[in-house]
Amino acid sequence: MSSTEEKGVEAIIWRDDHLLLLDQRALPEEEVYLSYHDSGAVASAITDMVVRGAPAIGVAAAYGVVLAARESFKVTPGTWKTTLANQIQVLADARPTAVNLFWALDKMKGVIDKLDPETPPQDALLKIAIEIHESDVAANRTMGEFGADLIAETQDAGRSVMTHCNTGALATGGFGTALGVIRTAFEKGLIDHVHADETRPWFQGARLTAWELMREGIPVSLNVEGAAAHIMKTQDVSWVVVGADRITANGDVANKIGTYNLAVLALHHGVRFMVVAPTSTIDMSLEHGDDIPIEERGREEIVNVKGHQIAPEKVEVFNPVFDVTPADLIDVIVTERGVVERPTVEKMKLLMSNDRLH
Ligand SMILES: CSC[C@@H](O)[C@@H](O)C(=O)COP(=O)(O)O
Repeated sequence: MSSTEEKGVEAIIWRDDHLLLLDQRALPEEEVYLSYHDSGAVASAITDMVVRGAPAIGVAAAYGVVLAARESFKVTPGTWKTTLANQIQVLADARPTAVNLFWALDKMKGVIDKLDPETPPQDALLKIAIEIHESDVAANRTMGEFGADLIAETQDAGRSVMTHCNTGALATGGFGTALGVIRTAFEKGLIDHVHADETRPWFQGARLTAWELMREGIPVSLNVEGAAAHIMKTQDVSWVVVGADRITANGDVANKIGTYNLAVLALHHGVRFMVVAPTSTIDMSLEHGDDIPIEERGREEIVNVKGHQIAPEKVEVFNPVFDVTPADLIDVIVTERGVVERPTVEKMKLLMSNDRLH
């Protein structure tokens, strides 16, 4: 198998001296890679959703720091660390909710602090960015196995799973978080169908998840979000499997708007609820989910569909793009370090203090 087949489609590629991002706004109609030579443009690509998904924006930002460092050293050789700090702040301001962005930037900053100011920083920083990228793929593979083991334990519950938004190769360094579990479970013959929420307003489920699963040959049916309760009641759904953008110390989970709805519905219907996220998504500095900054995006995302206005022009719009699922609605959080059943502060602390919990 080639590495692309193993990881799935490649959303983020470092080639020679620049970054390539698959323009996720154009999928599935067009597969276009855009080239990035400066970090300001990478920050805009994150804000504008060229690249999206919590781990993917962390990886893209790490490469953005490499571009920024090269430029800072060239333009302001005596004070490049100060110039670079400002550019890193622009990357940090790109989106507020996914903590992987700040996690990756902090890792890069830790290395920058130790670099000799007289030596060009690019090579050392590229090495770390590649490590961040590759370790995300490795984490996803491990989580795939852990999550599939859990699905294997509940075989009697049903042969299909439901997912939300896009958590696949596109949303990560490669392979996927929740979609990585789904891929692994399908490979092992544990599930035979995926219900994918369309995920308004960006349609990550319709445009990206359906596309990724169909490329993999995994049977998928697309549904509107409003169909979730009906599907849980009438189809043999064993698990809802979703990703996360930030998990707080008590196990509350911020993820794409609509995830909380699914957790409430899952409890009512006796469907299990699994969150799959690398430990780079866990923010132990926040006690609970109320502390997570929830991104709100523009009204045009709801009022227009593909440039076509579907609501009264002056209608008031509220467009939060993430919600917080309380820990007590979550059966299990799957990470590369192990699984946490029925998350609590104590269990999350134990997870983060151990290399491996399983
Ligand atoms: C591995 S991805 C987990 C989350 O990042 C994903 O579910 C999600 O909410 C993505 O939101 P997006 O707004 O598309 O960046």
